[in-house]
Amino acid sequence: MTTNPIIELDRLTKSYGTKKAVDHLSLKVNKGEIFGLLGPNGAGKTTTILMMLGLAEPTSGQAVVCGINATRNPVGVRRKVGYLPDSAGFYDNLTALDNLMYVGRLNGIPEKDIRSRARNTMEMVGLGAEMHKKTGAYSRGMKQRLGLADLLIREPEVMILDEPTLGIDPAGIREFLMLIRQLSRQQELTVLLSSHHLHQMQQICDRVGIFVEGKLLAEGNLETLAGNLFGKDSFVVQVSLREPLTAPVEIERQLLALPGVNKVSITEGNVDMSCSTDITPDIVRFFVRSGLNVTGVHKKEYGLDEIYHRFFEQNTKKYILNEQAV
Ligand SMILES: Nc1ncnc2c1ncn2[C@@H]1O[C@H](COP(=O)(O)OP(=O)(O)OP(=O)(O)O)[C@@H](O)[C@H]1O
Repeated sequence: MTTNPIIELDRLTKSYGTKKAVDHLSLKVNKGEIFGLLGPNGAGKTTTILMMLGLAEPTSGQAVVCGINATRNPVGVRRKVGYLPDSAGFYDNLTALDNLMYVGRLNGIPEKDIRSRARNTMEMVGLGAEMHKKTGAYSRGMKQRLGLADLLIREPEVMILDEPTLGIDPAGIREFLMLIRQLSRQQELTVLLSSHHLHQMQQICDRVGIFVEGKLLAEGNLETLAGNLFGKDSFVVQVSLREPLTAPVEIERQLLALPGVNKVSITEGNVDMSCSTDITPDIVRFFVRSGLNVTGVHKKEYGLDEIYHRFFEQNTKKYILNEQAV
């Protein structure tokens, strides 16, 4: 993946009266990247997307997508960007293939190519066997796949998907997310996803932005976010021993002398160490050299769940109070 920004938001702001729905949002998303805009209801995700598509005018700042200023040239942006809202609409009494061919015609695909392009696109999203069914008989998951086909047939450079998994069952969600990832990787397609589902974002995003009350609190991959948040305690290693330590105080002192170990906690046969870098091999060597019988080594990885909740813990009790008031 290149570091070639295809989405550039510069201090993008949208106010409704005194309410700032989006507040000085600056962000770059690179070509081919899958970026997740993660935040609770009302965080400003949809407003941001609408400004990126030139469908809402920023109060200040700018959104440039594929090198085009979305406010000055919304039509130009929409030619390059495919947008899947949380529910895509189709003509229920037409077959899926006919729906897609209709979209193709509207988008100026030459008549002689339309049928084959539509068929290929249906295959691409895994609906090859269902293309002659009327969309009225499609499940929610199938409709979302058809929504993707509707974007892909226009050959976009960027896909923006707003809560794309809403209403799909768990097995369907996983398949749908994997399909997005596969399409992005195969075609070097940039994808911006908005969601408040941590686990889903964790499955497919290269980077996520944590967005609360119109502000981007942090962005990065999971490792960077964990590093920023948990700081010097980013890596937690737990070593289990067959026998409880006979001289815990001395072991604690020696462990703290290892470069990178910040905290040690000993309970019976378990030793937990918070470290600023991943020094698991050094720790294991230490225990072996000390003649202790190691029965297990576990390195704790911070997931998006912990990162997200830690942000809320750190970033305003006010936010939590507001949530409770709802
Ligand atoms: N047209 C509007 N007029 C007034 N306020 C609005 C308007 N559109 C959005 N808002 C407010 O701006 C804030 C951000 O809304 P937005 O829909 O962008 O959030 P969101 O993160 O997409 O939420 P959700 O996950 O619920 O869709 C909310 O407080 C919302 O009430």
